[in-house]
This record gives sequence, C-alpha cells and structure tokens, in this order.
Amino acid sequence: MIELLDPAEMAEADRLTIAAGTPGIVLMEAAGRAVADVAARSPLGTRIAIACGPGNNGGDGFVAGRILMARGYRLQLGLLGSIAALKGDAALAAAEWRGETLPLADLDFGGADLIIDALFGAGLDRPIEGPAAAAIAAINASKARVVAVDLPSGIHGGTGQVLGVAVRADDSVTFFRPKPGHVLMPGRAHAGRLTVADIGIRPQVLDAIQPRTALNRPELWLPHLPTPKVDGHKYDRGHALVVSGGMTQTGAARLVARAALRIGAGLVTMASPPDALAVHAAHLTSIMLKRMEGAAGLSELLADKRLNVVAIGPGLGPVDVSLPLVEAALASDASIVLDADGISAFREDPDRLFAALRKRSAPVVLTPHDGEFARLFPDLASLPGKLDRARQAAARSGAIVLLKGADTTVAEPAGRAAIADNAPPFLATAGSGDTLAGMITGLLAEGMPAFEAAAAAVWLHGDAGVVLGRGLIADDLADALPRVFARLFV
Ligand SMILES: NC(=O)C1=CN([C@@H]2O[C@H](COP(=O)(O)OP(=O)(O)OC[C@H]3O[C@@H](n4cnc5c(N)ncnc54)[C@H](OP(=O)(O)O)[C@@H]3O)[C@@H](O)[C@H]2O)[C@@H](O)CC1
Ligand SMILES: [K+]
Repeated sequence: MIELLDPAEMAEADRLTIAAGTPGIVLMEAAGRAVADVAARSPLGTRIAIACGPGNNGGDGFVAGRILMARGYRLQLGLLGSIAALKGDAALAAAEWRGETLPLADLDFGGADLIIDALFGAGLDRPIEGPAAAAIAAINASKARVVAVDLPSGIHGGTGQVLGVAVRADDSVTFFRPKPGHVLMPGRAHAGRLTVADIGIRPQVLDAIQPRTALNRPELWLPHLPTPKVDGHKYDRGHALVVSGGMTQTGAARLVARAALRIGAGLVTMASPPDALAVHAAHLTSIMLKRMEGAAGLSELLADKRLNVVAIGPGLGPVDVSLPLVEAALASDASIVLDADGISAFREDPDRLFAALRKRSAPVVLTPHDGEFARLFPDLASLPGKLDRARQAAARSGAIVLLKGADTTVAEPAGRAAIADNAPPFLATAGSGDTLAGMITGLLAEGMPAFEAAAAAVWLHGDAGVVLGRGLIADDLADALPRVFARLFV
C-alpha cells in the first residue's frame, strides 16, 4: 500500500525519525542529494538556477546546489530573505554552501536551462505574494526544465490546491511517501513526474502515525477482491437489482447492469417500470428483467432477501418519481449504490437521506460528481481539497462517499480514504459514471467490503479507460473488464 502523508503526518515522520537518532541535517542531506540526482539527468553544461525559500525546503536547495556544483554544473543560487534569518537544518545546509548567494530577484531564470524550485514545501501555509510570487511567475515563464523540491511551490501538500500562484514543474522529488497534494488536482498537474526518494525514514514510523489516506492502487483492495470458488455457484456471487427509469431513459440502467455482471455479480436483475419493459426486453440477454410498479413494487421485489444490493439513480427521473423509489430501496436490508438522480432526489432535504442512512446496517455508497455533491453537502462543497470534502461528507452521512473527477476520492465514515490517479481524460464521457456505479454494485453483490469495493471499482474503471484509450465510449467500458483483469493478474 502507498500511504499519502499530509504535512502534519510528514512532520511527525520527520520528528519520530529524528527522535530515534537520525539528525535532521542527515535527512536534509539525503533529500538534497535525491533532488540533485533527478536534476543531474540533465547533462553537464546545463545552466542551473536554484530558488531557495526561507525554510527547510530552501535548505534542501542549498544541499542540492552544493552537490551539483561539486559535480561540475554551472549554477546560480538565489535566496528569499537573508542567510542570517535561516534557522536549524537550513542554516546548517547554507553554511556548507561555498558559492555566491544572490537575492532571489537577481536570479536569471530566463538564462537557465534547469530551475530547481526550493521555495516552499510542506510549510506553505498562506497564499504566496510579493517577491516569491514574482519569482514563480518568472519560473513558469521560462523555457527551463523545472525540478520541484518536495512540492511545486504554491501547491498545498494536504489539499493539492494552489495558494496564490504555483510552480508548474516537470519533475517533483518528494521524500519517504507521496503527499495528497501530488495526487489531487490541480496539484498533480503542477507536479509533473513524481520521484519518491528514500531519505532514511523507516516505514515503522507509520505504525505510530496510522495514516488514513492511500493512493488507490490494487494493493489497497486486491486482498478483498472476491475470487469465485472452483466448486462455487452463481448464487454464491450475489444478486444485484438495478432500478431503471421510464421508457425514454433506460440506457443508463443497462450500463449499470452490464458492468455489475461483467465485474463479477452472480446474477443481475433489471427492475423496470411497466412502460419500459419492452425496451429492456429488446436489449437484455444475460440480465434478467422484472416488472416494477412504483415504490411499492420495488419494496415487493426487495422482499426477496437474495437480492443483496440495489443500484439506483442513473436515469431514474425527476424527484416525484425518484424520491419514493430511493426511499423504498433505503428501507430494505440490501446494500445500496446511490448515484445521479437518486442523489439529486434529496436536494431539498439532505437530512432526510442522512436520517434514513443512520437507520441502516447494510452499507450505502454515494457516488456524486461535484454538482451532485453540492446538492447534498452545500456547506462542504467549498472546502479546499477533495479529500476533506469526501471525508467530512462520509463522516456526516455515514455512507461511503465516492467523489468523482480526475482524482476520484473514496472516503469512509471512519476516516479512511483513497485517491485515484489512473483515470485517463477519455473517461469523462456520457454514461461513464453509470458504468462505475455498476462496477461497485457487482463487487458489493459478491460480498466485497464497501470501501474496498468502491476503491476497486474506481481503479478498474480507470484501467478500462487506459486499456481502451482514445475513442472509448461508456458502452465499451464494462466489456473491457476481462482485459483489465488479465493485466491485473499477469
Ligand atoms: N523536517 C525535516 O526534517 C525535513 C524536511 N525537509 C524539507 O523541509 C520542507 C519543510 O520545511 P519547513 O517546515 O521549514 O517549511 P517550508 O516549506 O520550507 O516553508 C516554510 C517557510 O516558508 C515561509 N512561508 C510559508 N508560507 C509562505 C508564504 N506564502 N509566503 C512567504 N513565506 C512563507 C515560512 O515562514 P513564516 O511562516 O515563518 O513567515 C517558513 O520560513 C519539506 O518540504 C522538505 O523540503 C527535508 O529536508 C527532509 C527533512
Ligand atoms: K518546492
């Protein structure tokens, strides 16, 4: 598992390492050397400019400068503030620097081939203004390759948000573990290629820190991915019910159903309003079809306890139709994936949803995009950073919250969260979300724990996008799953 450490957790990792006997300057030396190694992928003769800030991020810059100078690079180093004002390890690192220290404003960014951005890292705590902002504008205007130390300056390590202005880097070199700010947008776009360097912090410090955020990679959920037994039966792999909207909007529910079946549900049944039965009948093959007369009809279907998960929301229709149906689903014992119109149904009264969620024991996964999220959690929508938004929404609602985007974040009420970085831009296409809802549904049907099921579905959905690439449409995504699984289990 790849943990993501926010600035406070990373500071704790440093503190524990130093308390266990490794001096801070030793960590800083290793950090600066790692930066120098990435910079040195550019050949000798490269003109380097190093922009150092007033804290330890700047200290890493001084170390990198010393090492690169010793290797024969031509370089200039500029400092925001004065050497005399540096403290602690940064002061020690600056004392070893034998070159000239220019005022930051005197650095010739335009004449550099490579810029090392060591202005601010984990300690950035307010918007950047003044001379530092001017330096960042000059860095971004230059044609030089940019290597950021720890984080591109201006990106908040915990949220990925830009504080004022931010460096656009080609490479970022971070230490010990990636940070949420490297994965969350727009931080990921600013970070460029990420190198995670070992600077001598032992992974055992994580036992004390207990990080709650991870990169969404298979290691996170693969141990929970159900594997059909040789002597198993389709009834062992769950039975999902997908609730369809009316005659003119049945496609979304079919995308959900097909994805649920493809990913592994034993059986999938489409619950269809009477007027849509003929449309579904003309399309469905391996998916079963049942007639559903309104909310009462849905309750009747769900009296069959073998139906262990309900997917409801995609193409469900306006609130007068959708709200009673969702309430009928919430009153059942089945796990629920609540998406799209099913979420928007509660826009006038989100507390009504939260009250219903509190009464349930089976899990609910909410899968909003930003607009739907703002309908349920208007006060959380403006929080900086998707991670906090998803986490607080999960805590408030008691549901697993999957907040969609290029950096889809899944959070559970107890605080665990996973951020994905594998979705290609082609995945933002009509019906893509319906397929994702179906993938979660299928994994829940198979009995996968809800947080892991949501995280796995996000990754598999993203990888289906990678496999298909440009030209994909949502109809293809579920059918790409066999190839996705083949790649996963090579
Ligand atoms: N700890 C360790 O052992 C190791 C840490 N390492 C490195 O240390 C980095 C963290 O160092 P850090 O904590 O000193 O913070 P850093 O990012 O340099 O910035 C703080 C300085 O900036 C200032 N400042 C903040 N915002 C500002 C703004 N908007 N505009 C202007 N000023 C602003 C703030 O000033 P103040 O708030 O006091 O005015 C303070 O002086 C980390 O990213 C990694 O690179 C590695 O060497 C490995 C070992
Ligand atoms: K930086």
